[in-house]
Amino acid sequence: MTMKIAIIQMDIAFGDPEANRAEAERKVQEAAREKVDVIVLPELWTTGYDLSRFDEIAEKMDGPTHRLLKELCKKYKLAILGSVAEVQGENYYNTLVGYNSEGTRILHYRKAHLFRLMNEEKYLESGDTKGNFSILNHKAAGVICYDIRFPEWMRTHMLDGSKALFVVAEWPKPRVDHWRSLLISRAIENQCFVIACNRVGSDDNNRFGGHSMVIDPWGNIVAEAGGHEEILYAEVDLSDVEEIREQIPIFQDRRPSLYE
Ligand SMILES: O=C(O)CCC(=O)C(=O)O
Repeated sequence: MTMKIAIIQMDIAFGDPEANRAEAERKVQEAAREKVDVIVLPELWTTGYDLSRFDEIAEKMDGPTHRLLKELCKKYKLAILGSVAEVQGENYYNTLVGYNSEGTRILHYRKAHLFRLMNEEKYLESGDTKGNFSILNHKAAGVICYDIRFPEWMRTHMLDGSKALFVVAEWPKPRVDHWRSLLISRAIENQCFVIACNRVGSDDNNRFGGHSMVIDPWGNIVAEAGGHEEILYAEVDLSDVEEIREQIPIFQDRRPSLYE
């Protein structure tokens, strides 16, 4: 029941999807040599925060990035998750997608909480559906960056028995302490694995903090990256979740009627 994960903590060329796709393809090839089951790429890994050019660089759900992801998943027999710039009609979204080892899309989640500090709300529409999905026959959920500051949103994802929370981010370096504490808290309070990929490098306005992490349902750090480019590997046993949920049965003990 173990799942072998590779988190690709990469720098992102601003507004240059072709360069980012080429770099990600090289890194996926490298990670695939380690026989991983799942690869996680950062938030907006094809474009960075070049929001004012989304009319040129955002893609439909059958665009070149999606075709590449499907091809890589099938070629290396693994799943890949990561968020990309999506256009649908006249609207733009920050969308977390996942494909399985057959190249089938398993996840389509539009960032629900747009981050004003980076002007997301000026350019993007927010999503309003959850990021629950199934990976290797396990229930899981995927969310994007700022979403982790909303524990009530994370909790709604965990009520179906999900065992892992995937997070993709472009989290700035000055608040990397928040990133670490929030991720650990989300793991403890939901008794789930947290698998979180942040980018590194910088754009004109921000430096990004790295520290991608894998955290177990007890809140222990299984693996943590530093502040530079790297591929972080970890192997987790999702059945650990059941043991901890039996030991301290928070999902049975919740009293939702008090929380409204
Ligand atoms: O909440 C934060 O401090 C960072 C959030 C963020 O950078 C984002 O959502 O893109």
